[in-house]
Amino acid sequence: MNSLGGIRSWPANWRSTTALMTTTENVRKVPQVLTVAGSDSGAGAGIQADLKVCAARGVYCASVITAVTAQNTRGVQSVHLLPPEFVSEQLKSVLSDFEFDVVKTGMLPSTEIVEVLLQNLSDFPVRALVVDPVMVSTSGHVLAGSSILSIFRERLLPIADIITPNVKEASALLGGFRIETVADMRSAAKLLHEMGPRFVLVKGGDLPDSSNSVDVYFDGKEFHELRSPRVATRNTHGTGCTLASCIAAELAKGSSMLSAVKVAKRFVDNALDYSKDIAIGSGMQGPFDHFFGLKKDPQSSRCSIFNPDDLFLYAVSDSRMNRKWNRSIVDAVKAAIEGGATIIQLREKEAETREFLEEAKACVDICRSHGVILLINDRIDIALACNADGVHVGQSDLPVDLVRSLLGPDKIIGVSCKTPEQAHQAWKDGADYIGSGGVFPTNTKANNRTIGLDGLKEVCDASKLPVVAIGGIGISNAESVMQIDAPNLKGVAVVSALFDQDCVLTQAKKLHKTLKESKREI
Ligand SMILES: Nc1ncnc2c1ncn2[C@@H]1O[C@H](COP(=O)(O)OP(=O)(O)OP(=O)(O)O)[C@@H](O)[C@H]1O
Ligand SMILES: Cc1ncc(CO)c(N)n1
Ligand SMILES: [Mg+2]
Repeated sequence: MNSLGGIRSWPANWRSTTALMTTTENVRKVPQVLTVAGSDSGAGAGIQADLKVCAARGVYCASVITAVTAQNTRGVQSVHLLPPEFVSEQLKSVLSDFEFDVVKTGMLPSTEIVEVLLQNLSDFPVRALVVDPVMVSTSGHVLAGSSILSIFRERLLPIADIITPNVKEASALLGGFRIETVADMRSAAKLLHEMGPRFVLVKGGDLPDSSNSVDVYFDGKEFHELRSPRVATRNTHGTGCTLASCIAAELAKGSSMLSAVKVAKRFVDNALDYSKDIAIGSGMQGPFDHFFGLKKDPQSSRCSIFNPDDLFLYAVSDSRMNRKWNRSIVDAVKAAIEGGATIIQLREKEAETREFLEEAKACVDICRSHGVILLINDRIDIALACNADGVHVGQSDLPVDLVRSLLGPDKIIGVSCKTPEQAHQAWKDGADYIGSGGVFPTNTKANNRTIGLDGLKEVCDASKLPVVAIGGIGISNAESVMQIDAPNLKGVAVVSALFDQDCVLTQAKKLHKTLKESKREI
């Protein structure tokens, strides 16, 4: 297992497709997931959701069906369990043939079905197991009764890499533990972790009275609260299956667990937002659109895997400063992340392309394992070659609409804007956020016009996109920036305040604390 929290390494008896590639020419490895779940005739949840998510995330998905439900947007009318022997036939069939990176389980409606699953997983080991302990549909119908609780607790959970119960399921697994607050979710996650899974995600979609939709992630040491504003919509049927399948898909592509979970949360959030007004079926719980990312609408970039809150502490690397302090770019990035940086931009004006690419690849690995976004300044070629999360471009770099067509809908694009007109254009062209400044004078960028706090406020007011402030910002003035009264100002970007310093880690921690405190005061 990767010490930074990556998924576990391949077992010795794992037949690697990479090995196959060396013997067969023109073979391309495709990440593969197997879902073991129930069919939803309404196709919003279950197997059907899993297949759609994996397709949307570029991963192949095979399906073993455990039960067939008669289900629509009004609820579940009937459930038909498949015989365990036949579930086993399906499992053997695909596990003996395909080379799955990840197995994801959904509805496992009987002890016997869990037994055959466990037997097949021991016969055919896989790299990671995602367990969504489905028990009750959002409409309240029981999909797996309490008889499965003991085999879940004693045998399935201990071999899971991650479990993703909703609050009701977490409570049932813990023998009726009351979960009414985020603090209760944290306690539940900790207790569930003691049952053996490597990671726990307690989903808060059904937590009463919350304006945010909060999920609690626990890795055995640290908690992360993943928050997003609750989308006001009836179309939430299948959010749980979607989240777990997206985690499985991202793991299959090689993400670390935290990274996979963050991407999955954004994916659900974006899908709900994109589909909030669609009308399918006449009941209370409609399905949503998993393929929002493919829509040609120029605003579809809005739906990329990007959380504006990640702009909070935005660290921009600078090779000159790293040289001065005798640090590698990788060490600088590591320290910034450990100190609380939420997004990294590599800005290398002088490096040779090949050298920059190698450094960028190493930084991508570090960022992925910490669930932190990595952007490349200006160099679309490097961003593509190292599979960064996106790019940041200036007004004299390639135009944003062209960058979008080169990078596709999933990548994040940021653009520097000094004026309301530029901010409007960035939005029209499909950017995800804007960087605005220089707010204060800075030595990092020569001949850069300073716009001041007033200029920043003007740009924020005009911008439909989230904004990160940049230029001469540090611990002493970050608070004044965060308090300009602009709800779309999500954070500050810094260069010297972190990297032209003796200890990057200490400065990052201090700045993070300052930002947190100034946010609280707003
Ligand atoms: N209205 C909403 N707005 C934003 N996010 C939501 C909303 N409802 C659910 N989510 C998110 O969807 C994911 C699934 O959570 P949820 O608690 O709904 O799971 P679930 O009950 O297992 O889902 P289902 O049974 O409908 O498949 C979580 O990340 C949760 O935060
Ligand atoms: C088949 C199936 N699996 C899972 C869920 C949970 O949403 C559902 N409603 N139906
Ligand atoms: Mg729900």
